[in-house]
Amino acid sequence: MLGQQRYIILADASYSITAYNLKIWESFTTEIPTQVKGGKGPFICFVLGGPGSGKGTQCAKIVKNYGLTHLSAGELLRREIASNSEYGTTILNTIKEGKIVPSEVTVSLIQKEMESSDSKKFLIDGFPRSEENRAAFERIMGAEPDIVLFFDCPEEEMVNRVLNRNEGRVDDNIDTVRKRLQVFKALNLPVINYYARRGKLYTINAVGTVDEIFEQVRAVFAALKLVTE
Ligand SMILES: Nc1ncnc2c1ncn2[C@@H]1O[C@H](COP(=O)(O)OP(=O)(O)O)[C@@H](O)[C@H]1O
Ligand SMILES: O=c1ccn([C@@H]2O[C@H](COP(=O)(O)OP(=O)(O)O)[C@@H](O)[C@H]2O)c(=O)[nH]1
Ligand SMILES: [Mg+2]
Repeated sequence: MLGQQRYIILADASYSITAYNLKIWESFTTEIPTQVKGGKGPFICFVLGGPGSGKGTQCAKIVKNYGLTHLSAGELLRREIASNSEYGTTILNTIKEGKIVPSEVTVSLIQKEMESSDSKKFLIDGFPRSEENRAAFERIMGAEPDIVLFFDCPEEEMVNRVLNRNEGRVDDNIDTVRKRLQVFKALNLPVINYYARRGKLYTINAVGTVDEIFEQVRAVFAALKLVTE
């Protein structure tokens, strides 16, 4: 039986962008410039959420509207499989099992992309998926995200979307998606909660039309735009 309930995130530490509490959130925005300008490196936004929660779909809209450079960790790994690299078979088997590829492999792919780009704003989609991933990124890159978007979606909806995705992915089947949901709860939710505690998490209600959901994302980026340009 799939859960209908949303995941429990430390609500008081996460900004929830809804029409109802936007006013409350706005009162925090004066603090955002320090948060965003604090580091010397590029602006980094991590995009998290369960399988099929709409991360990739919303990232495409963020790129179009705000010009961030989109790096999908899953896409980088699939590209690695397609290029017959030395890690290809291990990555393929890990993805089929719905498990997480060793941090060093994923971080090094992200690092290569970031270092060969002259972009100042990155959208890192589907990473970090575990506390170990997060620690490896911080250690290897010497950087933390400025903000983290969390697409919060009921499990039943995520399963339906994945099973109807139609991109020919080896992991878009009921067995893998069930495993992925377990991995998401056990390993990814702690990362999301970590960023909530750090005051970096923006929770987006991922149910609704693509445009309705993007309006919530827009509210986050509209405020940040002042300081990321
Ligand atoms: N708001 C939405 N409502 C219905 N289907 C959606 C919505 N957003 C995305 N989808 C579809 O759901 C599937 C999964 O979306 P995707 O962006 O790939 O999610 P993720 O990257 O989080 O796995 C895709 O087929 C996509 O077209
Ligand atoms: O940082 C990452 C990102 C992805 N994956 C693997 O790649 C799969 C697909 O990830 P993707 O983000 O493409 O899936 P989505 O959540 O978009 O469906 C995951 O289940 C993992 O097996 C991983 O190991 N580490
Ligand atoms: Mg995706």
